[in-house]
Amino acid sequence: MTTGDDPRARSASWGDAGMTIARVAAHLGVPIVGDAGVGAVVVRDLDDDSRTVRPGDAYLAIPGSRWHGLDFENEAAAAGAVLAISDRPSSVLPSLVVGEPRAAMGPLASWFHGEPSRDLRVFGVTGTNGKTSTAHFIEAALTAAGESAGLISGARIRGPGYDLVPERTTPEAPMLQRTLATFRRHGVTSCAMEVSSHAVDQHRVDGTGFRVMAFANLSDDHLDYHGSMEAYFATKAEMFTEARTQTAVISIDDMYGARLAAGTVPTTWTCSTRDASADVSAGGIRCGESGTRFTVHTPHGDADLHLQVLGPHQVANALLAITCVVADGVDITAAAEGISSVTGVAGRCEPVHGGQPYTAIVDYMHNTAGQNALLPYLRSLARGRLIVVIGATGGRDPGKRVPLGEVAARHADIVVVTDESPETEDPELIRAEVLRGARRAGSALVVEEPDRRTAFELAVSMAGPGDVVVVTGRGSDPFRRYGPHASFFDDHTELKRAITDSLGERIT
Ligand SMILES: CC(=O)N[C@H]1[C@@H](OP(=O)(O)OP(=O)(O)OC[C@H]2O[C@@H](n3ccc(=O)[nH]c3=O)[C@H](O)[C@@H]2O)O[C@H](CO)[C@@H](O)[C@@H]1O[C@H](C)C(=O)N[C@@H](C)C(=O)N[C@H](CCC(=O)O)C(=O)O
Ligand SMILES: Nc1ncnc2c1ncn2[C@@H]1O[C@H](COP(=O)(O)OP(=O)(O)OP(=O)(O)O)[C@@H](O)[C@H]1O
Repeated sequence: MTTGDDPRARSASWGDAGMTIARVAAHLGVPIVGDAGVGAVVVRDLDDDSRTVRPGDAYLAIPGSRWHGLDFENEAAAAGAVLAISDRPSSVLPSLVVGEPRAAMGPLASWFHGEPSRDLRVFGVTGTNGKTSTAHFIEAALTAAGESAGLISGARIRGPGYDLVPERTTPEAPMLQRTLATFRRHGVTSCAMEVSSHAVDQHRVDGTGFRVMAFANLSDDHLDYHGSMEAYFATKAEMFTEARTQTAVISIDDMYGARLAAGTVPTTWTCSTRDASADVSAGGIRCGESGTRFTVHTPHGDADLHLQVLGPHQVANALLAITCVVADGVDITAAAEGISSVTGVAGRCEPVHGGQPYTAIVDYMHNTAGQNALLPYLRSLARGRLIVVIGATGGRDPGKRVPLGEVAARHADIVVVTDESPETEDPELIRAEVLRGARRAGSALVVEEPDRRTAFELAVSMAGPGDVVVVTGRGSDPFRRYGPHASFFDDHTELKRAITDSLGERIT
């Protein structure tokens, strides 16, 4: 979904006019296979998806786990691709053959767009939880310090002339480099960016130079993909080398962070909410219903922050953010003001106001670390009961479904188990796992309601004054998929509707 300008629609050509197939071939050091006479044809952009290829593009045909990009060579050619770049020749397009197309794609896209990360201060954030919030804080800190800032996050990609809700946390390299080039073209001077472990493993950020790479935390998630915590950690750790980043910023509150900090080669700044010996630390933390106050201590002085976003976990995220920018020379007072000005991050501990006499929250918790960080806080806000609406998304780490149900029921009085986005899985089987965890946890009332809208109605129908209702798992992701059917469903909008409808019913 795109709002505002779509830079691709406005630009005749992304590469310069002399960006021909012959130049791309020379850059890759490989001959043109097929029609050698096409060398003078201009390549207007790069795209790795046949469904978004436009006339003049080079189609990067990637061998994936489900498809080989060349399975879609006819679609790419019909859409106007002038070249295929893959690990074997296309039968319908002139081709450049490279050993590992995914590994080649990042550096190629960066070169094609004129190495945009060299002209921007790029702040990367990696970790299991908190990347989105931290990236938003960095964006706000940079803006307050007078920078023109861009944001590349799973919730939003935005900058001057660019605002869209992306599908991935970290875009594939062609889109990433195009975005950075667009930012540069619009005068952006710095950029905050989420770097998922999938992105590192799939070379999506290869070719991007980082001023700062931040490590937030590592916990049990994505093990269906990485196989083990050690492999997951090793993937994240790849970003903390001198070849990748000038400065490493690492939260040592996390066990894996402490381990990483002990071994990193780039200039390293540590931060901690607990350990005053870290380079940057937080003190005097006071968490209330309207936000959290704390003082940050840095080698460049101290500053007071007043976070308006809810939840004690945001202290760690804000601390990581301020460490990143201060480590890169940003004024600490401006940074603190910027971070304190953030009023909310969509779908992250986001209050829903519908005139109800209880607290309603939408949060993107989708692993037990997130639950353990947030549910005790939400419990502390409740003068009555804590009602949790929970499910699990299909195609993601099935091993976490039972624990998700279990932890929810350990903290809540009522657990409503519903569907999230089953993708290609059987939603009933997903719910069965979450229910199994919830039912074995203890005394919470556990209710199953497959329909998400009805589940919200059920949760609010049970809520009374002083209770807290939290809807979890989707955050600000507006799409749900049942097999091939995608539909729009925004948790915040739907929860608000359920609340106002229920109040209307109570009045009439
Ligand atoms: C596990 C994973 O990350 N897989 C991603 C990966 O899939 P893959 O390499 O197996 O590729 P594939 O689906 O077999 O397709 C092969 C090639 O054919 C192309 N294709 C495919 C179909 C078509 O019609 N036309 C076409 O050109 C694809 O663009 C691709 O280049 O490359 C695909 C193309 O970009 C992604 O769509 C796919 O994301 C899947 C759907 C996914 O769900 N990814 C999630 C787990 C992910 O990446 N998440 C992280 C955040 C995690 C977090 O921190 O929470 C993220 O950065 O978003
Ligand atoms: N520092 C933290 N520690 C523990 N849990 C956190 C922390 N920050 C956020 N969370 C939890 O993780 C959820 C996702 O937060 P956020 O979107 O900022 O992280 P993320 O790393 O971008 O996640 P994802 O990659 O899945 O999009 C939040 O809704 C909250 O429940």
